[in-house]
Amino acid sequence: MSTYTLDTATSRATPSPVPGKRMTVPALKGRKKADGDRFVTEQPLVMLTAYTMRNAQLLDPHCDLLLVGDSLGQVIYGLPSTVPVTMEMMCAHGAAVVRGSWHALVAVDMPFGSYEASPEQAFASAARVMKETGCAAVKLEGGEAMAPTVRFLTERGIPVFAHVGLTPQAVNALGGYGARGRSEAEAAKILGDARAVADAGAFAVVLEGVMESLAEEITRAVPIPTIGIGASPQCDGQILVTEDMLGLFERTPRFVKRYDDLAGRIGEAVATYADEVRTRSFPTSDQTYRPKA
Ligand SMILES: Nc1nc(=O)c2c([nH]1)NC[C@@H]1CN(c3ccc(C(=O)N[C@@H](CCC(=O)O)C(=O)O)cc3)CN21
Ligand SMILES: CC(C)C(=O)C(=O)O
Ligand SMILES: [Mg+2]
Repeated sequence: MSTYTLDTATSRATPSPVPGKRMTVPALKGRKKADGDRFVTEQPLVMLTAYTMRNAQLLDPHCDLLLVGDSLGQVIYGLPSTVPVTMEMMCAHGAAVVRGSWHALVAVDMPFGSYEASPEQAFASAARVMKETGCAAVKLEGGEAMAPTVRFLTERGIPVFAHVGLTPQAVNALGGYGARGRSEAEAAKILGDARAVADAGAFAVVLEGVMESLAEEITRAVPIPTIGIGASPQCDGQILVTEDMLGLFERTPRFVKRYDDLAGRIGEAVATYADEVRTRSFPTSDQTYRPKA
């Protein structure tokens, strides 16, 4: 049956074009196995960001996970950092992405200020995100300091994706977006952060902007998948901001590989349209309503 109603946040705009079930949190956990003194994943996990229904539709068949990242602050709203991003933004874009996906596990970033004050504040915010979007999990930044919150949420039915290393919501405290874990003391701190959130029940962890040796150490140490961004091939999976890898966002960090130049291609298409309008070569009779002959 391809009939549907649009009466809830989670109903789909279109039926699934791809067979197979949606990735679940338990299935994801099962991807990593104990092997002697380390943990291993057979095949790397594929993750990208999505902020809109249409992008979710295009990415979903190829991805294990989709993240509605608070990077939408910079990428969609032109804000200077992720700090000003609101719950309203995350809920609206989260619901759109869930409507455009069938296969991937959708996680939504908790925005700065919505979870740090207490486990109770985090639960209220995370429950709202899950109710309003239909997502499978929430993601929050922080290590040891957030571990009690991670436990509080997971014990109450909210799967938590953790995020350690370079945590962009702390840009004002970190003083920039430089790679983390360069000193031994900082590397030890980040390893402790990853262990703490894994012990507290997080089902996966983003490692952002860390040295390869540290990413390898964490990936071997924790029983949950590590998803890297600027964190080397040693991770159990990779994530990039979709607009970065498609060449749609002007300023990109060193860890981005550009797989296309969509900004260039959009510029060419729009320049052609502008030229055709100005020379009256668009629209032609094909695009014009006229009485039938
Ligand atoms: N479009 C986009 N892509 C991202 O990867 C991203 C966002 N936005 N917004 C949220 C955070 C912020 N991130 C960032 C932002 C900037 C750098 C950056 O400029 N890195 C420089 C080094 C900076 C330094 O050493 O101080 C680089 O060249 O890698 C890195 C990560 C990652 N996230
Ligand atoms: C870069 C990823 C991990 C993220 O948190 C985001 O897109 O907001
Ligand atoms: Mg984020």
